[in-house]
Amino acid sequence: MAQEPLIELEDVSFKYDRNWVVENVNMTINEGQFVGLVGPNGSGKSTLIKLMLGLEKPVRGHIRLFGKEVKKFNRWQEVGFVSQKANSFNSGFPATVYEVVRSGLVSRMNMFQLFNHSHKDKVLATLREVEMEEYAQHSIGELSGGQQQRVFIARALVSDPSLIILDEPTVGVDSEHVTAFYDLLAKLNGERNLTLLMVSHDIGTITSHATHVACMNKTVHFHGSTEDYENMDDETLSLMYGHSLQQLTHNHEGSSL
Ligand SMILES: Nc1ncnc2c1ncn2[C@@H]1O[C@H](COP(=O)(O)OP(=O)(O)OP(=O)(O)O)[C@@H](O)[C@H]1O
Repeated sequence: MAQEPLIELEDVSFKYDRNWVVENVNMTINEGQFVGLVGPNGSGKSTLIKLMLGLEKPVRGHIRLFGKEVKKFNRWQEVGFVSQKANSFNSGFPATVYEVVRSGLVSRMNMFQLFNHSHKDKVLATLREVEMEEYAQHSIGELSGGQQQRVFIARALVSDPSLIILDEPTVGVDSEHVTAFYDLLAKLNGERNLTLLMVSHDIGTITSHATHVACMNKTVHFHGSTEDYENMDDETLSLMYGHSLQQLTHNHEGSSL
C-alpha cells in the first residue's frame, strides 16, 4: 500500500521581523512514520511546527497537510498536538484526568450533543492505552510530569487522529520516565499506525525509537531513516552542520549529550 504524505513542506522560509529563522525547508512526512526533529537551541524547530499547524504563515513556500494547503485545511480533528508546556499544571488545578481527556472529544461534537456512555468508554479506553486508567478520577495537578504528559497524549488520541505533533514533550519529565514515554510513542506508532513528528533534544533516545530523523539548523540538513542517520560518521554530520556534533542538540538538563 502506497504511503500517503501527511505533511509536505516545499521551499518553506519564514522570518520574524528581519530575522530569517527557517530557510528553504523541503520535507515530506508519510503516513506511519515516527519522525524525530532535532537541532540546536534556536534552530527553528518550534517555528517550523507553528508553520505546520497554521499558527504562522510562511513568507515563501507551501505547506500541505493531508494533501491540502494548510490555510484551507479543516480536518483538524485528524491532527493532535502536545506541547512542552502541557505538563505544568499545579497541584490545585481543578480538573480530573478524566475531564482533561474528555476535553479532547469536544472538537468532534456539535454544541447540542451531550456526553454519553460511548464517550465515557472511549475516554477510559484511551486512558487504558496510555496506562493511566487507574488515575481517571485523580486531579491532573497531583500527577508527575511524565504522568501528565501521558494524559495529554490521551487527550490528543481520543479523537482518533492520524497524526500527532509533539514539541519537546519530555522537558520536565524525570529521566527514568523518559524512556517509558518514548516506548509508549513507539507502541502507538507501531500498533495504531499513528504518524508522529516529535521535536526532541535527546538524540540517543530518539534514534532508538523513531523510524526517521530530521536534523535542522534553519534549514533541514538531513532527513532520512534512522538507519541511514546512524550509518553516517561524525565527521560527515559535523560537516553537514558546519559545527561540532555536540552543538547539534540542546543542553537541557537530563539530555543525553
Ligand atoms: N515570537 C517570536 N518573535 C521573534 N523571534 C522569535 C519568536 N519566536 C522565536 N523567535 C526566534 O526564532 C529563532 C528560532 O526559534 P525557535 O523557538 O523556533 O527555535 P527552536 O529550535 O525551537 O529552539 P529551542 O530548541 O531553544 O526551543 C530563535 O532565534 C528565536 O529567538
